Amino acid sequence: MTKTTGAPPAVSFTGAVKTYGEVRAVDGIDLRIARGETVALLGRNGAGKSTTIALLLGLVEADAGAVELFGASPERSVRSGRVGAMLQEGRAVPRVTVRELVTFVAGRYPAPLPVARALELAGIAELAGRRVDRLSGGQTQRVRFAVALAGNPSLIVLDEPTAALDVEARHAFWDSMRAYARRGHTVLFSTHHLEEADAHADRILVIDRGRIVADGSGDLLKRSAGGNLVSFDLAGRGTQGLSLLPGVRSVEVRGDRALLRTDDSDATVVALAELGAVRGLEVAPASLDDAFLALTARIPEAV
Ligand SMILES: Nc1ncnc2c1ncn2[C@@H]1O[C@H](COP(=O)(O)OP(=O)(O)OP(=O)(O)O)[C@@H](O)[C@H]1O
Repeated sequence: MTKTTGAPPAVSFTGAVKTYGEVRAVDGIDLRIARGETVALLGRNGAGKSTTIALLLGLVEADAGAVELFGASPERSVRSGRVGAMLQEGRAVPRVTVRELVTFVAGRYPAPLPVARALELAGIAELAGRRVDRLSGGQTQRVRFAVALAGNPSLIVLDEPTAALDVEARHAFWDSMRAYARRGHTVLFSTHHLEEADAHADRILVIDRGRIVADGSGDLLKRSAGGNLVSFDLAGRGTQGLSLLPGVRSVEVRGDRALLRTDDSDATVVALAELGAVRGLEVAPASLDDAFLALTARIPEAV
């Protein structure tokens, strides 16, 4: 939920750019994330999600523009304990128990969570006495979540947090994440999974080629990018003229059915009825998948 306060936002990007040689990994991002929001960063492989997160945490420096967390530089906010992160690449795993590791990390923050609470939130209370270097990939990922929570940070940043988790662990993870967000904390997570972004974020940022190409709720993205899908049996008739019907943006044929993507399904259906093309007619809302594909479609460069 968005909170309106006079305080600076949790996250602020102003014209941020990060290039690696020829690649503009982040290509001019402007972004404000209010305190208390849960935001998903959604994009294909190589879209720029991890680089955005690296800029946000001060792990890499912007070539142009500015990034601030809580009105201060990322380094300062991270150092003051306001930020916790769970990144993709694991560091060398220490030969200590889960409890020892989380206790060590918590001890470096000014106002940490009780260690038992951090373990419980990450769903690993029963692993507390186990050695960190002898855990499965999914268990290790949950330990990293506990490490990110340990300092009770105001902002938690999670880069593809559910990548190695099975279905049950995934559900448990999202329950924990939501419990953390309900306490008024700000959460930013990256994902390839549209359904996770839709289910667990207040707001979805779609990133493509280093730019934010959409910003809103899952419903808003579905409406703005996808519209509705109207389909019917062609029953031997051709598709000529269908793309000219009111509202229609595109026409696709699958088997013997025509699929019309439309911004105005009522007008499209009326026009189809006038043509007598109503056999097996169905109207369905575009899915977030459709919206995502439409937003990140590779459009050939104009020459
Ligand atoms: N250290 C680096 N050196 C050179 N190029 C890089 C580096 N890090 C990222 N890139 C490039 O920048 C672009 C964005 O990469 P980034 O890792 O931010 O994408 P991503 O959305 O996180 O991808 P994925 O979903 O695959 O993790 C890619 O083209 C990538 O190859």
